[in-house]
Amino acid sequence: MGIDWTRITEDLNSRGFSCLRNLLTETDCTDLVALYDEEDRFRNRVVMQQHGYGQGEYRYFSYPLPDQVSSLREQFYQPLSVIANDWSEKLKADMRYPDHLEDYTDICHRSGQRRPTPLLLKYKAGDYNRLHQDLYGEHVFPLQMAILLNQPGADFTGGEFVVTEQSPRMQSRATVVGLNQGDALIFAVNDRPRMGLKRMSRLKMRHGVSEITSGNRHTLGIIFHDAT
Ligand SMILES: O=C(O)CCC(=O)C(=O)O
Ligand SMILES: [Fe+2]
Repeated sequence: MGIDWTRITEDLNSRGFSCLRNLLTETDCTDLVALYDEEDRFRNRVVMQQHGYGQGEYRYFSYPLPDQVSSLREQFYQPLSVIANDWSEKLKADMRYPDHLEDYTDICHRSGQRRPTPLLLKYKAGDYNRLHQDLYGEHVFPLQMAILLNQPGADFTGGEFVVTEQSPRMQSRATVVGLNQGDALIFAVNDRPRMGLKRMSRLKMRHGVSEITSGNRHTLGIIFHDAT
């Protein structure tokens, strides 16, 4: 499938997120949802209300990741590393992201971030995900991806993906992103640069999910840095 990286790059630079329609088929989504109950594929289960993260649960995959998940992580890392390096320069950060995921994973592992971060999330009616950032240590790859695995309206209602950005000295701006089953959203993990009239500023991004009002909602989250 052809992916329009010019458009994605423009979206990410102007808004900090970009939607990729129909990245996965309905069958891909159903297969991924089914993995949730295969306990030995995961290293950890998190019950969100126990940590003040919201309500719902998620599981981090163990290495080796399932094929679908590791191919997505590899496929998207390389083009996103180009944007990551551009942002790093604009934000005057020292980090230079290597071209291949393998090399970036090495960097994470050498500094003690060895645990895989791709995850499946599962929400039922009443569940929600508070605005947050997926930071798991010193090394942060500045972009991540979430893929919606159920169909709004048919499988669940409510449960909208929310992105916020905070400019220096300003209140936050929120955007609700309408996703369908199989759509992927690529978004900034934390800081992103914005070119102003005179100089570059730094916007802080957060993301979350509004309350699911009925049904079940699952997401696949792909984060490129590993965790301590
Ligand atoms: O369930 C969602 O849409 C959000 C998932 C999330 O927070 C993530 O993938 O990091
Ligand atoms: Fe998240």
